[in-house]
Amino acid sequence: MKIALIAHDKKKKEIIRISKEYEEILSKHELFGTGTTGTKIMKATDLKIHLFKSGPLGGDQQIGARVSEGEMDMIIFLRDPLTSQPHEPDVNALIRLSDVYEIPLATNKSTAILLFKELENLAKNRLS
Ligand SMILES: O=C(CO)COP(=O)(O)O
Repeated sequence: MKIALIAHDKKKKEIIRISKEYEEILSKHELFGTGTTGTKIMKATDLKIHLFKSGPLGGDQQIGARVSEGEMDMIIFLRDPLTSQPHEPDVNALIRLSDVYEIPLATNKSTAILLFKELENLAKNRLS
């Protein structure tokens, strides 16, 4: 699967923590990320992540374009609901496109973990 990993600044520690925890399953997939999030996860893990631009500089839009082209299967986007973002329209556009194309998108850690567990289940069922 093609999976995008994105987190707002106050959620970066969280996305790094869950990426480490689920590194084994994530390593079996093709990973993408916005610039800063992807770089930080790569520094903290052995995961390889294709980097787009930083979110405020168009990274969310680049991922949205992939969604519209059928080139993204899952998005983990840990949003900070307590801080206003200069690129809020881009954030909303990405979430909207994920709904248009029915791409699973987690906006918080609990949902992200459920999706990662589902990836593990899918991998187990494929082997059995
Ligand atoms: O702002 C973001 C998503 O809207 C994340 O971008 P960065 O990973 O570049 O910080």
